[in-house]
Amino acid sequence: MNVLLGIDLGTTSLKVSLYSETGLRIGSQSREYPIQVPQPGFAEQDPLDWWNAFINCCQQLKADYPEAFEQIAGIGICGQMHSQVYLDQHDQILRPAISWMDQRTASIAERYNRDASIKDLIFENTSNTASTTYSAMHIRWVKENQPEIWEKTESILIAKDYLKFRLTGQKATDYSEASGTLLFDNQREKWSQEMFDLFEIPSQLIPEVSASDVIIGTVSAEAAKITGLRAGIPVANGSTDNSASAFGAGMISSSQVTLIIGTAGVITVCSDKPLIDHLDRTLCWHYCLPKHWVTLGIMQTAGESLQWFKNSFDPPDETGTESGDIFNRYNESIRNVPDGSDGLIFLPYLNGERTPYWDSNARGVFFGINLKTEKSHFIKAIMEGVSFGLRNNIETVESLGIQIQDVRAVGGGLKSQVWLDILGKIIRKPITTISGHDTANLGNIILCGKAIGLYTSYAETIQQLVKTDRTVAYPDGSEIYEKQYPLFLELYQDLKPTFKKAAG
Ligand SMILES: Nc1ncnc2c1ncn2[C@@H]1O[C@H](COP(=O)(O)OP(=O)(O)O)[C@@H](O)[C@H]1O
Ligand SMILES: O=C(CO)[C@@H](O)[C@H](O)COP(=O)(O)O
Repeated sequence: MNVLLGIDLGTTSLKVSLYSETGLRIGSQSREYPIQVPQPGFAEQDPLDWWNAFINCCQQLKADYPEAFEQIAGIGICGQMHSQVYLDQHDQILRPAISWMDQRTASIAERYNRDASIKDLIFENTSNTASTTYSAMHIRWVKENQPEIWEKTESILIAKDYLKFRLTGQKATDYSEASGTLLFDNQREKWSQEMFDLFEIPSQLIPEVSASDVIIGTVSAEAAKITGLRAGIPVANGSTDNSASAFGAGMISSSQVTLIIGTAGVITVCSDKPLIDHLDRTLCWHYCLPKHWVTLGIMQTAGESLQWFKNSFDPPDETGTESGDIFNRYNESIRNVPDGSDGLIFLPYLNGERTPYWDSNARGVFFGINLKTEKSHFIKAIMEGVSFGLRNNIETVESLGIQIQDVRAVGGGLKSQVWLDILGKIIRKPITTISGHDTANLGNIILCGKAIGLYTSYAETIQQLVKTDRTVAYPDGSEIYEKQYPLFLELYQDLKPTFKKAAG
């Protein structure tokens, strides 16, 4: 039996899973790592935390499943987008990776957007507009603010590409990942020299780009010694985490839709041509399949809002209570809180918001705290606020003429049946979850299996390997949410100038 290894380098944790070629998950390990916030609005991670998390996961999987571990025939990988690693001439890390969450580049992005002709040039080349999300903005920040680092920078790798490099010694990226840099011509599937010139970033700092389902190298002897993997195992190029998650949920053709509640919140629609939003509200990126694109709405802090609440009010203690146990306790605690949380409304903008607002100044708000409000109300209001934000994004995507009939939903937040019900009532579209939850790694191993010749047809493989789980359908929604949703939208519009003023 062939065994495949999937690696999902998420924002909050790394998940590594062993799968049989028939899609059966043999075993899985995950390790959390921190996001450092050296200043409000900044967000960084230590790339060595990712690598060490990977080593730990591998060692544990090898100890738990020695036979399967020996039979690994290929490695598939995906990861958080945009976050970039700076390497010197000896491939040593020069500074912490700047995370996709980081908001320090608002004024840089604004500078490029101010001049309409430059804004148009960026849009023509990349199908997108400069914002704090994109690696090119972060790279500019390093160039402008840390000349001592910039001078020594010989290469820049996105998060999962750094892990691939540690595994194989090869520097490579894929089309979906390249979309998140603002240096990539999405429509023509190649780097854009015009963008490198505009941002004054030497193109040789960035690796070659190719499809997700090609082999870019094999596990080196050095990596084998550290991880316990066999030297010579082929490693696939891989894709972004939202691509792999959607792919592992079965999204392979035009107009299929996936919703993700991970750290970020995502609504992604597949198409066989780029669907561009000239009003700049949604994103258009390459998908993990050749000649396929995605139109996305992305919330900055979806699952992260609940994670923030947990970290702030139920921090890890000496008893070793796992995050999962605390989330399960939360799910239990809100069962008796009425829909609408007795008037409490949460704006989930803890770190600004991306689509459809592109507002780095926006911040989290609890509106309507009253004498009835208890801790459980805050928890439910967070789930409701995130769901309202996703509805806002769905409606924005639909305003481009895309009809969304139903969605497949994945990501850590959908482990919660109560959150799934809330989401169903708020978006009023049928939602189906996928069995096993770990769709990013399922997507990874399918792409990798294709790259090593194990699978020939994606359609057949998806049909055999992807199994749906629960479905909720609340076509009429609920009266209270229909009343609260316009208030949710109005609160942001009312507070927008105040957010700006507060940011100075
Ligand atoms: N049992 C649970 N109940 C409710 N929410 C959960 C549960 N487990 C995880 N989550 C949510 O999922 C988020 C993590 O999702 P995940 O897809 O693992 O994120 P990432 O890939 O970005 O690291 C957490 O921040 C939390 O909001
Ligand atoms: O924000 C985006 C893309 O812009 C996400 O795709 C990130 O890559 C983070 O993913 P998760 O950690 O939330 O899974």
